[in-house]
Parts: sequence; structure tokens; C-alpha cells
Amino acid sequence: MIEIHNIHKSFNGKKVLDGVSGVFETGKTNLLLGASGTGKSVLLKCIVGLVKPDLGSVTFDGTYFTNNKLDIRQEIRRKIGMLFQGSALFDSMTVEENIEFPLKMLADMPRDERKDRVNFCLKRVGLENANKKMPSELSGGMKKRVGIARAIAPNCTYLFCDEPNSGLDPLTAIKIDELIAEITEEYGITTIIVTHDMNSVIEIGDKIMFLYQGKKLWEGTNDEIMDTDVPKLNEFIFANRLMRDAKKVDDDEENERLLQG
Ligand SMILES: Nc1ncnc2c1ncn2[C@@H]1O[C@H](COP(=O)(O)OP(=O)(O)OP(=O)(O)O)[C@@H](O)[C@H]1O
Repeated sequence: MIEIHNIHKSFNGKKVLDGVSGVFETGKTNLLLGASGTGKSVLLKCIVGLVKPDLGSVTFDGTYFTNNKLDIRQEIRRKIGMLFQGSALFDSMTVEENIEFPLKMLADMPRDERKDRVNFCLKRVGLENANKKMPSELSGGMKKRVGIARAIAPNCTYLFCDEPNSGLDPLTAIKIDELIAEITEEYGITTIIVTHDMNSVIEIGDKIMFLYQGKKLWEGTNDEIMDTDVPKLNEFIFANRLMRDAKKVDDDEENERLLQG
């Protein structure tokens, strides 16, 4: 479980995060949702320690992270897997070398064990036998899968994904979302995903935190989000015509049920 308390961050006098608190649960996909520029990525960076909050704290499974001693922060960092926007694979390395990279950097693992772990992770993301391919030979969805394999290779306890399905067609996007959700549940990982995609919310939103202008305006589950009465969240959800139509069908069915007693 990851807990954040009263996170504030400004850049050049401009407030980007304004006292955000919350809990991200273990074995769940926790979504950071909001429009462009609301501070989702900055919050993610504050949590993993890439940006230092001006105020506030982050705790990983009860261990205080922000401003703690370097060795304790490094110990927590070793347990973090990151899936970056655009996958961020090393273009000059094969798929296998990309996945092996964090194992060489972070874990003191013999070569044979490393190879086994690479093969296990490749199989888990559905890319067995892609070991020798170069990133340039892969589709966008395959690159994301390699990115996921690389993130989970060191047996991460925490997984952070920055817009994991951006740039993918809707079907591939759902497959990537599902893969992340399955891995999260299977290995009991605490996963935080930055997104503005309502499909992801509906498909895999175990827990959702909605940010608006640097503040947390709402939190809840994908079952609860369609019935929210927070105006800014409603505006965000129903900006999309498909979502408006889905809501209308739900409401019509509910009215029908009520009329029939
Ligand atoms: N290093 C930085 N220096 C100055 N301003 C920054 C920095 N990082 C982020 N910002 C600003 O903070 C605000 C929030 O940015 P952030 O990237 O967190 O938004 P976001 O909600 O993730 O948006 P998007 O969905 O478009 O990625 C933006 O106005 C951005 O310009």
C-alpha cells in the first residue's frame, strides 16, 4: 500500500499540486485520472522520488520515503517498476537485453537465472521467442509488452505506469490495460496508472483518484464513477458522446424498472 499525505508542489511560483492525500491499495490498479495539465504526472514523479514535493510525505507499506535516509529510499526504489510513456526501450539493445538491463543494475543475479527470468517475463506478457528482436521491429503494443516485462523483471512490489495505452488502437489498448490489471492481481503489486482514458477507468479502475487543477476532487471505484455528483468529474466523464449514450441507456433501464414497480 502506498500512502500520500498533503502533497504540495509549485514550479516557478505556479501551484501544480495543492495538498493531495490518498491511499493506493495493494493488488489493485489505482488510477490517477484528470484532464491534461492537472498534475497527474507530477504527482506520480513525487511518489517515485523523481520530483521532490515542497510539502507532504509518501509512505510505502509503512516505510516513510520522502526525506528519509538515502539507503532506505534506494531500498524502496529497487522495488519500483516503471512503464514509461512511449515505452522508453533502448533502441540499440535487443528485447532480451532491454529486460535484462534492470536485473543487471538492481539485482545480484547469476547469468543463467537472469536468462530464466527474462524468458519467464517474456512469456508472461505473451512475447515468448521475441528475445532477439530489436525494438524497431516491434509494433506499439509489443513495445508496451516489452516495457511491462522490463518493469516487472526485478519482481517489483510497486508498478507505475504513465499513460500505458497512449498511441495504441482501442483493442490493443484494452489488452495492455488487462495485462497490467492481471499482473497486478496475480503478483499482489500496488499499481498506479496515470490516465485520461475513460475506457481504462471502466475496464480496470479498481480505485480512481480524480485530480482537477492540482487538487483531489473525488475518489472511488469504476462502479461508483458513473453516478458521481461532482460537476467537474461529470464534465470530464461525459465530454465523450459514447459515455453520454451509455449513461442514458443505464438511466432508461433504471426508469423502466422503477415504473414496473
Ligand atoms: N519540471 C517542470 N517545470 C515547470 N513546470 C512543470 C514541470 N513539470 C510539470 N510542469 C507543469 O505542471 C503542470 C502539470 O503537469 P503534468 O505533466 O503533471 O500534467 P498531467 O496532468 O500529467 O497532463 P497530461 O495528461 O497532459 O500529461 C503543467 O502545467 C506543466 O507545465
